[in-house]
Amino acid sequence: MADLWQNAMDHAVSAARHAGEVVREALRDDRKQTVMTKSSSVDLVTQTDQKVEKLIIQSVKEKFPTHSFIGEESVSAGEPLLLTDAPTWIIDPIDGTTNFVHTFPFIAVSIGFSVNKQMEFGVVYSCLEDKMYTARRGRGAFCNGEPLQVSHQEDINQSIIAAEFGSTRDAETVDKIFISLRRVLSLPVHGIRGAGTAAINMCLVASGCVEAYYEIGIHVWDVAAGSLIVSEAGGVLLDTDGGPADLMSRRIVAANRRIIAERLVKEIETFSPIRDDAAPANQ
Ligand SMILES: O=P([O-])([O-])O[C@@H]1[C@@H](O)[C@H](O)[C@@H](O)[C@H](O)[C@@H]1O
Ligand SMILES: [Mg+2]
Ligand SMILES: [Mg+2]
Repeated sequence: MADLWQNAMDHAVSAARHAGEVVREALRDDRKQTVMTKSSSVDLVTQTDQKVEKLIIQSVKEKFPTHSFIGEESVSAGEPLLLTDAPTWIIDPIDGTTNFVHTFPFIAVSIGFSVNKQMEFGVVYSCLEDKMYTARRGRGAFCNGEPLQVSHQEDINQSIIAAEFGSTRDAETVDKIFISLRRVLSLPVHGIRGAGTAAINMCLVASGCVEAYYEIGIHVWDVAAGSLIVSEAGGVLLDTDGGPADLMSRRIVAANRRIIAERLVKEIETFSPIRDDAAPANQ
């Protein structure tokens, strides 16, 4: 059964590539995108997010009619967010919708695939860079076919950390985000960066460009594919509370080394958004 999921992974790669064409075409189109909002006035969605997700799910259903789905925009439209043991495609059609709306050039299509709640493969296509990141459990991580390896750095003071601000703007959450940023920056680290997409941030960890990425408030579709790409590139994943990573907890630390992840955790003012597996529909 060595190649049990290879067909599915090949399909994910071609679906992500096709989705990327649709995204690039939408960016070339002169007509303005209609921008709608979801959980907050800065949590954006466009018709292109919805169109891309439908295209991916439709194409998968034709080839793998028994498989299950967790798709960001389907959940937003009321579909259940349920991770079972079934083969499940976990889809973020556009990771970096705010970037997409503003033409900030980091936009990803993220497709993870889990069986028995374990990630089997992850595909992240950075559409504007034309970089196809892939990982298959136990078989390494790649970018455009070239093997990926995390950074060897073990000193957080010599590191770049990726972080994001998320899309919650209540004062308490914003304060916690800034407390963490201030602590991390003053360690000191060489720098703090953020691509505006969780998936690409994780691929940057896998590529060795940044030592670690952390965020609180992400959803399972933001990190499912990226988590496997990081671990297959030799990295480690933790929850921001220092426990084992849990794709439903909405908290992630992805790092090159355990020592870096654990040092980072000490500086993060962690908090607990409503878990993905406890959230009502239409979040
Ligand atoms: O909504 P979307 O563009 O798919 O995904 C986004 C993430 O990738 C980003 O890193 C995070 O800060 C945002 O809160 C949002 O979740
Ligand atoms: Mg996303
Ligand atoms: Mg998205």
